[in-house]
Amino acid sequence: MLTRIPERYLVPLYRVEDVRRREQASFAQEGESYAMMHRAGEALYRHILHHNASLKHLSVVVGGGNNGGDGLVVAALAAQDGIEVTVYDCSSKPRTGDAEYAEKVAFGYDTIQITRNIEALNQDPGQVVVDGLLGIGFHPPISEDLANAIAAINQKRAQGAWVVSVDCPSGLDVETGRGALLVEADLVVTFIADKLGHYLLDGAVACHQIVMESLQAVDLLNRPTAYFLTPAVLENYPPCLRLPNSHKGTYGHVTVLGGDLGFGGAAIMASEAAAKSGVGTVTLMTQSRHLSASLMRNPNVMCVSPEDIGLGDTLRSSESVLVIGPGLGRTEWSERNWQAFLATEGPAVVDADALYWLGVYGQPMGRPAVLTPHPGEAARLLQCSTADILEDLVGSAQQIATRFQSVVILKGATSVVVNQNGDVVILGQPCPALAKGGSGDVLSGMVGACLAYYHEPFEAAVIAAAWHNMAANKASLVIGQISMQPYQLLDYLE
Ligand SMILES: NC(=O)C1=CN([C@@H]2O[C@H](COP(=O)(O)OP(=O)(O)OC[C@H]3O[C@@H](n4cnc5c(N)ncnc54)[C@H](O)[C@@H]3O)[C@@H](O)[C@H]2O)[C@H](O)CC1
Ligand SMILES: [K+]
Repeated sequence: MLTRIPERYLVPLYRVEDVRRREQASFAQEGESYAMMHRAGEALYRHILHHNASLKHLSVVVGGGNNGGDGLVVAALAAQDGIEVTVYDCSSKPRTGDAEYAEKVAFGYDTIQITRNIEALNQDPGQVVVDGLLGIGFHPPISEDLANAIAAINQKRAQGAWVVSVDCPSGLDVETGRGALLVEADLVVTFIADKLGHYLLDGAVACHQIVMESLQAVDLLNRPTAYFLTPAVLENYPPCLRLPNSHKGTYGHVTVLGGDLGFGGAAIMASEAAAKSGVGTVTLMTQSRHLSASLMRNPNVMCVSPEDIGLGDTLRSSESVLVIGPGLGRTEWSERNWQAFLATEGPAVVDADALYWLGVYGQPMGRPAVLTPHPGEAARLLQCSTADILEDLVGSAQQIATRFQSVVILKGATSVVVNQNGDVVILGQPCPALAKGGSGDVLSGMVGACLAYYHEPFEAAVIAAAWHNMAANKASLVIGQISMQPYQLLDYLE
């Protein structure tokens, strides 16, 4: 999948149906199912004690399903150790199966306080809350009483409590990563396998830390739906790794084509991003009236207008990477440049309004390429709504990759990078400082530089997108989430 990045840096992620299949296979092999629930409770309790060595009081909020069953096992284990436990029972109907058995065990301890009044959580002396309301059996939309319980847990956390979620933050749709109202979890102890939704959209924001406990589940060796890239790997893979005995030719050439009237900054930022990512040489092709601004800002970037020199003449070799789109616009000038692009060969990064023209012209890329849509641009490429894209980020990115025969970076709080072979890498930590115009322009230039250096589009896309996110998170810590400008992340690439 990735040729340079070792697999140990990749966390395998699965869909709910795969987790359920492994769960069922394990029950069949073991001849019973409660043992696994008990192991889930034990694992949770171990993590709770690890983070709270002098635990005196535990608040356990439980729903009516097996997620609540896991929570009840924890309640019983804590009671056994003499810890004061209050169980907030939010079930709406009698428990069945393993959860019913866990209830019988837990409620057998007369030291466990049981209440159905979730409003009382506020006054609870405990500062550690177990969120066992909803797990992988949750199907949105959420009922009003469970929404109240989630709000109560979040309020308790806002007052300083430490919250551990059983399997997933309640209210999270672990398939899509969406959650209209969900628990914010200091720690998520997830079972059997890591789920996709923990790393996407609202899930990526709500899960502050995740640990996986496999519970000795049978491994059916099914292919993970995706992998999450841990940022530590990036130390070894900078955008363009500097080699002692090297020259500018070692690092390749990038041409950025864009910057129609009114959008000059986008193409200037993309070219600056390519240059600061360490590529050997950069050319900017933009509207003539933007040339002096670029020369003033980045004299190391060669610049020219496409009216003066043809695109084919600036792409100095087939190794040259063309980044098309930042500020390209949708005018006659823009379309002329899109057509000039189609007449060239060689690796390309297609971003912003070039994705609009790609949708209009509609043909597969026919060259090594990376497309960098945000969900709105992805929706236009697939002729669906943005809501459809958010319902299935991985599937949507894969559809675009297949239709246009290219690598795709579907951008978001975390980004989904896919290739035509079905490989999927999710990466990044949410960085609200990037929710500004210009972030995408910077990314496209970085992808161009990485493509020029690493050559392989999937690897280049993963490395560029991961560095873009990591550098932005570093920069925003120093500069601030509000005032940080996207191009400032370029000073944090090493
Ligand atoms: N041995 C085992 O069974 C193990 C289970 N594990 C844990 O089980 C959950 C999955 O359990 P399941 O019973 O299938 O579902 P949940 O508890 O997540 O939810 C079902 C529960 O929630 C109610 N519900 C569903 N949607 C809504 C909604 N929109 N609004 C309100 N209520 C809703 C539904 O009616 C049920 O009462 C898994 O996550 C693990 O935590 C472990 O894997 C160990 C082995
Ligand atoms: K939960």
